[in-house]
Amino acid sequence: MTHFPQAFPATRMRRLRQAPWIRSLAGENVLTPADLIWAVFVHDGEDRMPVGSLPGIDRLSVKDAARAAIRARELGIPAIALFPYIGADGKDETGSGALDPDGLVPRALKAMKDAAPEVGLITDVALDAYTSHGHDGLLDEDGTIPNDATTEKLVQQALVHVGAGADIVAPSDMMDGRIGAIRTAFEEENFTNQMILAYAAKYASGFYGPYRDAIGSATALKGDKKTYQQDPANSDEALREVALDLAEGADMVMVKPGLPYLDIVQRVSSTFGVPTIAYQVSGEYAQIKAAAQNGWIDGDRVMMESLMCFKRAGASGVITYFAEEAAEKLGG
Ligand SMILES: NCC(=O)CCC(=O)O
Ligand SMILES: [Mg+2]
Repeated sequence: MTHFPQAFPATRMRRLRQAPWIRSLAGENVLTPADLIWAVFVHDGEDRMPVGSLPGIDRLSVKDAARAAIRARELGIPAIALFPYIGADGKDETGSGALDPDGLVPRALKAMKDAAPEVGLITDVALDAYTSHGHDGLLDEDGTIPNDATTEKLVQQALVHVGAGADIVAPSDMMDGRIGAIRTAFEEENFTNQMILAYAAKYASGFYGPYRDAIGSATALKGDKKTYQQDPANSDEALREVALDLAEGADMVMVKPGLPYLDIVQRVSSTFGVPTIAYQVSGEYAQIKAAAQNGWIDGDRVMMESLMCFKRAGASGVITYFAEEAAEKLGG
């Protein structure tokens, strides 16, 4: 409830800001490592492979991904979201690599679960890392992304992930009806405890640029994703998307990108009261890093501020490339 205070000088707002102890006592939100989901890239090589447009972020080998899981446990980061880099020779028209039970993601999941079973593992369900055209779904000759045929592939991909140990699948493709299709398949196959984090409100955003570099789909992508991702001009549409995904069986929902879409995070969390995750996407990370590298902003400070803003907006967690760095700062 909002209180309307008496006028100055009975009320001096600065009283509550005068010293650290009272600021922390009167503070409304806290950020802890438990709010963070660490976005990790894996690749099929031995060495760390830097992502040029994401300073400080490397694609990790399967072994290093297992070490990252141990690191997450040490830092108190509850979960890792895994994203594969698939080279051009691993991509094809239908993204068949996404369905390989011995593929990179299943192998990484097993290694990470063995190393740190206490850490939640979240996978990205979409075909974009695996398709030669870079779309999240199949691509018909006329240039359309067929919804229902794509959904069938996504269901198989999700089953491969939970079969290999994923705790949460996160469909990021924005096909209609895929949450219900995945939930039905999970029930049929007895994956009743496996969770679905729906990328419910995912916008067709320019902020994904560095991510497409990182997963090797930047040069591959033909056209844009505007026929399945949302228009940045829309807000009510996000609520409809979230309502549908929840009705179909999503346990949690995601809003993506993050900071430019905090109004959506706020609307979704206050309207539905379900765990709402915000994704601080690659372009947001890159902006902060680049400005910090130029000495134009204090990088650490802006990192922490940006993460706190998600909490203020009502997010229960944030997927972020800053997770390790921020958790270290938070004393995790
Ligand atoms: N499906 C995951 C993403 O698209 C990530 C986008 C980003 O970090 O820019
Ligand atoms: Mg939808």
